[in-house]
Formats: sequence, structure tokens, C-alpha cells
Amino acid sequence: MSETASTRAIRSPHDRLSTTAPALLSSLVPLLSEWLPRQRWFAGKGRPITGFQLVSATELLPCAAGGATPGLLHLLVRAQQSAAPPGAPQPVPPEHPAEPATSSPTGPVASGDCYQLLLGVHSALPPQLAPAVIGRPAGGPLHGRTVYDALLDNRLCALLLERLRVPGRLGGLRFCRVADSTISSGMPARPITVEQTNSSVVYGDSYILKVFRRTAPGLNPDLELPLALARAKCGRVPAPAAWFETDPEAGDGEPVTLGVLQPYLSGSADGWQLALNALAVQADFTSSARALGHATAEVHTALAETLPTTELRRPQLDAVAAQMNERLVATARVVPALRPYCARLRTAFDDLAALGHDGRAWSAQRIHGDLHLGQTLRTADEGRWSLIDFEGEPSRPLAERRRPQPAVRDVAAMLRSFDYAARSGPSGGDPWSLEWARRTRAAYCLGYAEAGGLDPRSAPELMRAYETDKAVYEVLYEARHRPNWLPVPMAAVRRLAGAHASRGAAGADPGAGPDLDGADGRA
Ligand SMILES: Nc1ncnc2c1ncn2[C@@H]1O[C@H](COP(=O)(O)OP(=O)(O)O)[C@@H](O)[C@H]1O
Ligand SMILES: O=P(O)(O)O[C@H]1O[C@H](CO)[C@@H](O[C@H]2O[C@H](CO)[C@@H](O)[C@H](O)[C@H]2O)[C@H](O)[C@H]1O
Repeated sequence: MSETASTRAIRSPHDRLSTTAPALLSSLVPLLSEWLPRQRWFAGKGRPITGFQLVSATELLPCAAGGATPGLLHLLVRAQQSAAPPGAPQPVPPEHPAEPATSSPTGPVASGDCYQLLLGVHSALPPQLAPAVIGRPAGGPLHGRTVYDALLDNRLCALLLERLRVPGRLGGLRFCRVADSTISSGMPARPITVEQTNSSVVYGDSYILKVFRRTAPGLNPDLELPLALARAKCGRVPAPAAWFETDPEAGDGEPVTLGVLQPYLSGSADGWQLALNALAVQADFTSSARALGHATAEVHTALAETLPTTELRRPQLDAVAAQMNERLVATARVVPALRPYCARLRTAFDDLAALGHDGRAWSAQRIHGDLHLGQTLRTADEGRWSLIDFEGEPSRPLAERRRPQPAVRDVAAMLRSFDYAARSGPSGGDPWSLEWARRTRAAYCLGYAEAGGLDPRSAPELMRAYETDKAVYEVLYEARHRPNWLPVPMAAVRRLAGAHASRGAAGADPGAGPDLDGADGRA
């Protein structure tokens, strides 16, 4: 296993780590090799780790031996991985190559995903932190002490909040606070336990800090877009209060966004749970969906007003269609069940490309990029919808996620989510649930158009192409993360492929198409 500690990037307020970086990394390698692949947020599951590179290390609290209090170490570690071992079942490969590594004047930096780790270091770990243990290094500067996931230690999480309250630099990190935000001190910290892509900690009932786990150079859209929306006075997205990033003056290249603190919408419920609750008692969801359509359109309008927009003409539409096609081919290579539908699904992408052939232009803007019911919160008191998690699809490269795109891509993604809800749960996929999905989808589109968004019914080719692309993404996502869920996007694949067949054979079939009809104001 290879190990590289780029000492240039190792910063410590006490400059202790810079001299011990290689020994630190060597002592952590056996621990991380075992612990990292077990984490929900580890993106490279199924491929053996062949080496580590220590990109940066910062002591946030001294980790000196013999102390009664824990130390806190911030690390950025690149995990190098090979393909699956010979003879092992082939894992679903990553959808994209690892994010490009930051260049270094000392030479090329090894490729591989870069992860953010916050490590607690303690001589005598309290028993309640046993689930957080990573291991005990057998040598190096932390020899004999217990290293553990600091984001599960309320005391260390509280310290992180203190750092965010006071803007400034520490080692290789920079802590930033929005000018008019008031963050009180001493709020109790608790990690959240829901399934998520990153790791989040709630402070009191006031703030939530998301710590990005897989990092990439550049501004994370989950900071960029909420900041822009706050500037535009859009009240649909919690406005960031503080964040931290790598300090561009301490390292190379662009800052890497590492974590964002935003108001916690206490007592709110997420749209996924609300939709499942409605389905469980056969309740109507159209008024909620219509209101969610309003919220989505408001966010899109604000994004288009504050951030650059562009136009998609023939060359751009051709490129988008080609990219969708590539993803289809790549997914079918590893999910054989998709293969019989590829030819008919491809017609959706051909129709998208054809839109550019008559000289028309379509507008593109910054969008959410991974909109689904789990990214929506409805407040308990006012019943008002908010949108969260603007990171985009986590498996796509950052540059792609930050590109302007047609806003209907978010609409199509949300329509997929209503379909997911109707096909999950005990009665998933029964006729009543499917009719629930059809009405809910229509109400959402109606709300979106009412609040000024492009009426999705006026862009059926765009909608079908983006819905198909999303279903293909979901096929890969489920194959990789939740194989039991694969039938859900596969049902959509059959429907969307059937939409082509019925269009060719017998004209429009409302049961098989993108289901945009029926928005009859019953919401
Ligand atoms: N501002 C907020 N207020 C209340 N809960 C939130 C807020 N932001 C996130 N959450 C909760 O945290 C969960 C994870 O947040 P999310 O941003 O989706 O993280 P990830 O990108 O890691 O999946 C959400 O599903 C939601 O339950
Ligand atoms: O966790 P993220 O928010 O980053 O998003 C990823 O995981 C989602 C599942 O948690 C996944 O969403 C898919 O499943 C949802 C139900 O669990 C459903 O509502 C969505 O429509 C469906 O796409 C999302 O695609 C993925 O990027």
C-alpha cells in the first residue's frame, strides 16, 4: 500500500504536525483502510484501497499525549483505489473518474477521492463513544491513544461551532461567517442519525452544520446557491450563517468548501415522509404538491435573477443528448436489466437533440440539480415548503454540477420522486397509488407554472429526456447503493420506453407518457 504525506500541506498552529506527517499517516493507514470503506459516505465501495495520500492535517485542538481532554485533528486524505480483486463480483464502477486532484508545484498529485475526516484523539475514551472508535495507532505521534470520529462527540462538535463563530484562519483552514449572522455560543450539539451523503450536526434547535465528506476543489453549490438565494431575499432556502474551507493562502489552487452552517428548521417534516404518510392512509397530496411547485418556481426565478444564465442551441442540445446517451450506455453495461429498453429510451435523447434543429434556443440557469422529496422540508407552524441540499447529484463532477441547465430538469427529478413514493411502502405500485402519483405529479406541474415557471406541459421533449436521464441515473444509484430498490426506477424505465412505443404506434397514451396532463386545479 502506498503512502504519501505532502508535508507542504500539513499545517498546525504549533507546527508540530509538519515534522510528523509521514509517521502520522503510516500509523493511521491500517485504521483507515478498515474503517473508511464501512462509512455510508465512502464513495468507492467494492474497490480495494491501494494507498493513501495525506493532503492536509490541521490540529484544531492539541493532540499532545497525556492530556485528560480530547484532541481534535482535521485531515484531508486521498484514498487511492484499484479495480475489484480478480475473482470478486464486479462492483458497479464509479459513474465518473475521481474529482481532479489539486495540482501541486512539488509534482503531480495522485488521483483518488479526497475525504474530510475530523478525528478525536483521546487517552481514555468515555464508553458512550465506543461506536465512534476508529482504532488505536500502533506507532507515530498518536501512539497508544484512541482515534475516533469526532463528529459523534458532542463536545468536539461544540468546539467546531466555536471556531465558526469567530472568523479566522487556523492551520490550513479558514472559518468564515456571514456578516449579519448572530450565532450564540454554548448550544448543545447532536449528530443527526438520518441516512445522508455527508455528516450533519444540529446545535440546540437553531443551527445545522453539514460537513462534506467527499471533497473537491472549488466552491460547493450547497454553499454557493443558498448564499446567492439569500442575497436575492428568497425565503425558500435556509441562508448560510457560516462555513469553513481550505485556506487558499496555505495551500494550492481553489479553496475547497468543507462545511456549511445554516438555520435548523426545527419541527419541520421532510416531503418524502409526508408523501409516504399520505399514501399510507390514502390521503390526497395534491395541494401539498401544488405548493411545492410554487416553492420550486420561486427558487428557480431567484436563481435565474442572481446567477448567470445561458442559452442552449443546437450544439449544446446535441452535447446534452450525447451525454445522456453515454450515461445510458455506461449504465446498461453494468445493469443488464436495462439493455432491452435502451433503443427506445434513446429516442427521448434524439428528440431532445432535434429541438435544436429548427434554430430555437432554450434557456439554462443554475438549478438544484438533485431535487427530490427528501430535499424538501415543510415547516410545522406555517406549512411552508423549503428546499435544502443544493449539492447536486453527488456522483457527478463538481464542474458539471455547477453548469447552467434547463430548470425543467429539477421538475422532472421531482416527478420521479412522486413516482418513487407511490411505488414504495406496503401498497407500493397498486392502482390507487399509481393514480395518486399521476394526480400529484400534475398538481406539482400546475403549481410550478402558476408561480411563473415554464409550464412543463409546454416542453414535453425536454421533460421526457430529463425524466429518462434521471431514471437511468437512479438505476445506477440503486444498483450501487440499494439493490432492493432497483425495481422502482426499472418500472419508470418500462413506462418511459413504452411512451415511445405508444407514440409511434397509436399516438399519445396518457397512461404511458410523462403524465403531465390532468393538472385540473383539483389541488
Ligand atoms: N435546515 C435544515 N433544517 C432541518 N433539517 C435539516 C436542514 N438541513 C438538513 N436537514 C436534515 O438533514 C438531512 C440531511 O441533510 P442533507 O442536506 O440532505 O444532507 P446530505 O447532503 O448529506 O444528504 C435532511 O434530510 C434533513 O432531514
Ligand atoms: O442523498 P442525496 O440527497 O444526496 O441523493 C441521493 O440519494 C437519494 C436517496 O436517498 C436518491 O433519491 C432517489 O430515492 C428517493 C427515495 O429514497 C426518491 O425520492 C428520489 O426521487 C430518487 O431519485 C438520489 O437520486 C441520490 O442522488
